[in-house]
Amino acid sequence: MSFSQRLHDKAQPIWEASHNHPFVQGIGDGSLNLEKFKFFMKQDYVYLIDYARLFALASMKATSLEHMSMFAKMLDATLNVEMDLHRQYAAKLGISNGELEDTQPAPMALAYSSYMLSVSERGSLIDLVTAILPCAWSYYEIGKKLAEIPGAMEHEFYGEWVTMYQSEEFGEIADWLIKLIDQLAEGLPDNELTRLEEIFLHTSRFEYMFWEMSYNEETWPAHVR
Ligand SMILES: Cc1ncc(CO)c(N)n1
Repeated sequence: MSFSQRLHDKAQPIWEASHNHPFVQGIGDGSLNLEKFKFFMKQDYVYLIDYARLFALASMKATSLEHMSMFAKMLDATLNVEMDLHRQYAAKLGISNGELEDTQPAPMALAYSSYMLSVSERGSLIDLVTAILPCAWSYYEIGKKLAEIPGAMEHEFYGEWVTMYQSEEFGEIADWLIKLIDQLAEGLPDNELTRLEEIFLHTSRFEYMFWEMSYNEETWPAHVR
């Protein structure tokens, strides 16, 4: 079994919980309260700023020009394609780019980004790839599953979100990271693979908590904001 398959199997119950989360199901069937989606898009925007930084760090840690260049492409795709979707949604909702950028990260969003940055700054390239893989891979899986729901991609508001994350372009990022992690894991001892597995499970759990945070619009208590 490949290391990526081992990771996927181990994290499956967590990913299943994310897919079945009412926030995700609400995007698929169009029933999600728009205020919750607005909260999510603002939090996700600031999350993506740090996520993009991780691709820049990955390019720095990469040892081949081919990998450096691929991470640079992912940096560009995150900053100028994926975040553009957020800016378009925000504009429709009367939220300016400045407001998006000034969003105060909610506790769980800050914890997730800080965990990924900490693991990635301290570790090697495979630590970083392991930490960021659930982000791209689970969203691609969720996008493809939601796209199977009749009308999900045509929904007047959530259709663009589903269309984006089920797209081949988005899936190429996940597919390339999956191939890379299997390359980087070649020959590593099992105790090292088990250590990396825990990182993958942590960011898979954070993915679930990001849906939970968005559904409950969790922010800092008013008196400590
Ligand atoms: C929280 C989160 N996870 C994954 C993705 C996919 O890029 C995203 N946009 N936001």
